[in-house]
Amino acid sequence: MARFYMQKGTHKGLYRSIQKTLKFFQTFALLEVVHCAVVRTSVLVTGVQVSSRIFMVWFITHSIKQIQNEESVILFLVVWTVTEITRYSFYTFSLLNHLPYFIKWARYNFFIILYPVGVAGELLTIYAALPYVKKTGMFSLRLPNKYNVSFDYYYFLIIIMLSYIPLFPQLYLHMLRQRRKVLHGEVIIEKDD
Ligand SMILES: CCCCCCCCCCCCC[C@@H](O)CC(=O)SCCNC(=O)CCNC(=O)[C@H](O)C(C)(C)COP(=O)(O)OP(=O)(O)OC[C@H]1O[C@@H](n2cnc3c(N)ncnc32)[C@H](O)[C@@H]1OP(=O)(O)O
Repeated sequence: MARFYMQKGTHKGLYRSIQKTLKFFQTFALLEVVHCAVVRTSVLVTGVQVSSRIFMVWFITHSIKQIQNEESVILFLVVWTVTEITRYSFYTFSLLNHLPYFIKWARYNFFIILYPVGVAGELLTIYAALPYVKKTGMFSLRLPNKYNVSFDYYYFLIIIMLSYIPLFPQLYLHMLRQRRKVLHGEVIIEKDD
């Protein structure tokens, strides 16, 4: 991403140049939900985290080409990238039993800023998509039809945006609890899923 920006001097076209890698890795992140069976984490928290990313990748940025050059797309892409580099470095060094304190510190501090910034990028992108969705009626089903059901993707997106209000604090508070546990050694009794 940095190389693209330095070579072209613009963020326009950046999404296009990284989309294959992005789709591949974010789709495979579904395995993280499966891995909840073997690692100590909440399937609910991981499920919400992974499904929101998959939704952003496939049902927003992949499907609505007109928004791929929005600054908000670059915002959440940069945030996701920094987060995952830190997180997977943390996992790798932990498995090797040689975890540098900086990586541990970064894993449990960067999110304090990155989470809200990432959420802002995602919400602004969905907001930018709304006019196109309304104009084209994409992914929507109008009556009358043989199934006798209607579905409006435009209102569905508004519901998704509103769902961040109850769901995002759950993820943020989860990470704050993890931070207290890992960095300050507090014993925290987690409620079961
Ligand atoms: C259908 C439409 C759905 C739409 C839904 C709308 C929902 C809206 C609300 C959601 C908003 C989300 C927005 C989000 O996308 C924005 C961002 O991400 S911004 C970037 C900032 N984000 C973060 O910092 C969080 C990143 N995510 C995570 O940290 C985790 O995925 C999390 C789900 C939070 C779980 O973390 P937790 O610390 O609980 O568990 P871990 O899985 O990290 O670790 C548990 C233990 O397992 C070990 N582990 C895990 N995975 C591995 C691995 N691959 N390899 C090796 N070891 C692994 C890990 O070391 C832990 O071990 P131990 O307990 O011994 O320390």
